Amino acid sequence: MNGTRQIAALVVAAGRGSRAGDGLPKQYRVLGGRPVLAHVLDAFMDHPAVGAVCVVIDAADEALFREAAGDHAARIITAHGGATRQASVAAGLAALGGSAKVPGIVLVHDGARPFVSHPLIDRAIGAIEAGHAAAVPGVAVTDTIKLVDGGSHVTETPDRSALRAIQTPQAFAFDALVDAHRAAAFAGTSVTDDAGVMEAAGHPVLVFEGDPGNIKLTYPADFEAAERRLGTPAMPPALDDIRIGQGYDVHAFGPGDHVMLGGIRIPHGQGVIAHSDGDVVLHAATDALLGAIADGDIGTHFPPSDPRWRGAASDQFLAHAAMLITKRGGRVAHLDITVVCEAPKVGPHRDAIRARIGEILGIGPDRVAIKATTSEKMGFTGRREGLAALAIATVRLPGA
Ligand SMILES: Nc1ccn([C@@H]2O[C@H](COP(=O)(O)OP(=O)(O)OP(=O)(O)O)[C@@H](O)[C@H]2O)c(=O)n1
Ligand SMILES: C[C@](O)(CO)[C@H](O)COP(=O)(O)O
Repeated sequence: MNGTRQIAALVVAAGRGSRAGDGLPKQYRVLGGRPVLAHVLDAFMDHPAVGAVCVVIDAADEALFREAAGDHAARIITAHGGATRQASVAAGLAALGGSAKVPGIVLVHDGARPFVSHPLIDRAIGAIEAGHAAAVPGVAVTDTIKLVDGGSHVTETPDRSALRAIQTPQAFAFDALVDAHRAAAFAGTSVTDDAGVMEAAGHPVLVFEGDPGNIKLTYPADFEAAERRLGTPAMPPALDDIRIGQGYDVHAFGPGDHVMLGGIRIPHGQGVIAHSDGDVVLHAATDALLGAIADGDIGTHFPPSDPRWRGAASDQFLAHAAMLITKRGGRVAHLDITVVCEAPKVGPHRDAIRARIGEILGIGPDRVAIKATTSEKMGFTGRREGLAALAIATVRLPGA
């Protein structure tokens, strides 16, 4: 490959993975000891012809994304996704279009396809460099495909030899795809892949040889198959090593107009004095998780002396601790948190905090308890000098 056009990868990872069952959105679940998205990012970040990578994420998943991207994060352009895959791709195209070096070629890839390989990426790029405006990988189908009507009666049996199951990465001339997406949005055209967007705009789409191993993780069984492929033992060990961890954090009030509690911004007449965003709930919860796996404390992993954590959103600290547990094959069973302060009132925000912590950890809010108390006007919390939080975590690890 000796083209001169900048090549960008656009990875869509803003979906909720509802068909994959409970837990974190599928692109952040652990596969072979690492988040699914980390496998995808390695493939594109390590490819010598790919000059830029844009990942489209859900606004609520910033912490999970940073955890999955690891050292790659600083070199990745991010955008926030929309309600559909198509809207998420459009958001990524807008981000790439506004970047310092607008690409000539874009490879759109699902964040849920972790087995994308360099030969497949080479074929995608090669097709566009050969002069096509749109090229997508396809594999022959092995089942007979039928068209059915609303009553599930067969209306047609297409010739199987002409059918292809289409995968990603789908490769396009950047400007042509941007225009086609704009036209589709204007016309209200809704399709399930970007080839469809180009087809609607009248572009021919080339199908090149896909890779049967390049599966899209969609259902729980896909994860089991993917783990088997990576050699993970079929029967996971029982999670019967039950650990309890505790955490405590305190911050003094200072100038400001809100406090962060459990990832929720709560209006208040004061802020807190802190290196990060000073979220005592998330800090105590993070320490409780780290305590349960006896892996240091929040300061060990995120030293206050490191300028990267100045003003940082604390959800990434909790996501990191949760990932350490997941990497050990474990699971957070429960978090019980108590906030101590005279004000602000925590009760009205309890459910939002439980939901947000559940979202960060990939567990239901029924596994997160938030309690609050004053200290009866005694001590530093009673004098309204600051606020504190205590957390107890129950963690299940694989038995020895
Ligand atoms: N609004 C959306 C919907 C999907 N995607 C991404 O598009 C890819 C393919 O979509 P799909 O497998 O359908 O993912 P989900 O929408 O997350 O799954 P589900 O339909 O089961 O909820 C995934 O990487 C997903 O994260 C996206 O970026 N934005
Ligand atoms: C883009 C795609 O992966 C090609 O097969 C597919 O169309 C995505 O569909 P989904 O329902 O959004 O997973």
